[in-house]
Amino acid sequence: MMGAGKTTLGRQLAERLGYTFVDLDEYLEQREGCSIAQLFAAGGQEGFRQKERQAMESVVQEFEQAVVATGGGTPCFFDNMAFINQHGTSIFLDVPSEELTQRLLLTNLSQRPLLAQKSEEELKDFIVKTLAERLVFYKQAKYTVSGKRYNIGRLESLVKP
Ligand SMILES: Nc1ncnc2c1ncn2[C@@H]1O[C@H](COP(=O)(O)OP(=O)(O)O)[C@@H](O)[C@H]1O
Ligand SMILES: O=C(O)C1=C[C@@H](OP(=O)(O)O)[C@@H](O)[C@H](O)C1
Ligand SMILES: [Mg+2]
Repeated sequence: MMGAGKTTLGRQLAERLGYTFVDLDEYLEQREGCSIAQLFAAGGQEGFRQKERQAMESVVQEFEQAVVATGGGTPCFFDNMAFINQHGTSIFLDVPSEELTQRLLLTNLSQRPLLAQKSEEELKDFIVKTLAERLVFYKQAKYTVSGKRYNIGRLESLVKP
C-alpha cells in the first residue's frame, strides 16, 4: 500500500543483495518523460494502469536480478499479481492503516494523485477503505512482513538465493 515503504526498503534491500533497484514509478516516469501526476492527468487512472503494466513487462525483460518496488496499486489491476509471482518473489509490507496515514501526511500528497487534496480525515478514510479492498491482491504475495518496524536483514533472508 502507499506509504508502506516499498521504495525506501526496496532500495536498501537491493543494496544488500547487490541487485539493481528499480522503482516502477520512477521507471515509468523516465520512460514516459513525465510525472505520475501528469500520467494520471493525461489518461486517468485507466491510462496510468495500462502504462504501469507495460512498464512492468519491460522491467522483466530488461533486468535479470533486481529488486522492484511496485506502486501500491500495481498488484490490483489486470493479472498483475500472477505476473509478479510468475517472474519474481513477492513481499507484502503489511503496515497498519494508522501508520500509513501518519507517514503519508508527512509527504507531499500531490505526488500521489489518488491522495491529492485530501484532508487528514479523508486520507484516513481512504487508506482504511482502499487497504480493505486491496487485501485480496496483497495476500497473494509469497511472503508477508507485518508491522510498523522493519528488519532489513529479515527481508534479505526471505529472498536470498
Ligand atoms: N519503516 C518506516 N518507518 C517510518 N517511515 C517510513 C518507513 N518506510 C518508509 N517511511 C516513510 O514513509 C514515506 C513513504 O515511504 P515510501 O518508501 O515512499 O513508501 P511506498 O513506496 O510504499 O509508497 C516516506 O516519507 C518514507 O520516508
Ligand atoms: O496505490 C496506488 O494506487 C498508487 C501508488 C503509488 O506508488 P507508491 O505505492 O510507491 O506510493 C503510485 O504508483 C500511484 O500514485 C498510485
Ligand atoms: Mg513508492
